[in-house]
Amino acid sequence: MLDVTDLQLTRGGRLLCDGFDLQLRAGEALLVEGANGAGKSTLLRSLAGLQPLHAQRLCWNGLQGRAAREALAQELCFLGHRDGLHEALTAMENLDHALRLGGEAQPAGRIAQALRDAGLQAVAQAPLRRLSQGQRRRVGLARLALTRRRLWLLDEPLAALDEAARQDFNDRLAQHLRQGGMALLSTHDPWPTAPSMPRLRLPGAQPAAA
Ligand SMILES: Nc1ncnc2c1ncn2[C@@H]1O[C@H](COP(=O)(O)OP(=O)(O)OP(=O)(O)O)[C@@H](O)[C@H]1O
Repeated sequence: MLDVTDLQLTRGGRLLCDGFDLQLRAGEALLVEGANGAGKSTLLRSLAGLQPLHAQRLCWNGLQGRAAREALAQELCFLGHRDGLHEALTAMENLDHALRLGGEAQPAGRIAQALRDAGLQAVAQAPLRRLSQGQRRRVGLARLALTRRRLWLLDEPLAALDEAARQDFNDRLAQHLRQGGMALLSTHDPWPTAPSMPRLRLPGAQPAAA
């Protein structure tokens, strides 16, 4: 379980959001909402360890403080606007790199299957810079499914996806949650399962001090 108390969001030295709590249990997803600039990406990036996280307390599966942050870093997968992919590498090489970093020695079979499932066989050998936005996002989502991390932190996961890919992602998310995974997601789009997903609304940036 993820339990963060008195979380404060800052970006570039500016306070965005003050003093809110966040909890996620096994099998739960939370939709992060808010206007442009409210701090949705900042929240996800902070939890992913890409920016400082200011909170009174952070617990992860019974651990606290530094031990919790270190364990969390090993068990999360972050998908940001740039999908965490290398532009010069092919889709296959990107996935291979991600899985080998995670300690998998022979990932080729699983990667080939994931590329087929994502409808990416035709572009699997092209450098990422030659792929469309939607194709890149499909590679990013394939990485997400392949790395089997417990906590998914997803910034606009539906962006640039066509209807079939959205449905596919939604099915994967449902499976992830059934298996005890957790997910924190931001989106501007209507979510296919929106009625059943709890929401966290960020109030927006605080006015700058005079
Ligand atoms: N690299 C940066 N340096 C300083 N400030 C930044 C940086 N990136 C974003 N910000 C500021 O931080 C605030 C929150 O940005 P963030 O990207 O978290 O918002 P968001 O809710 O994800 O927005 P959007 O819906 O537009 O994606 C914004 O006011 C933005 O101007």
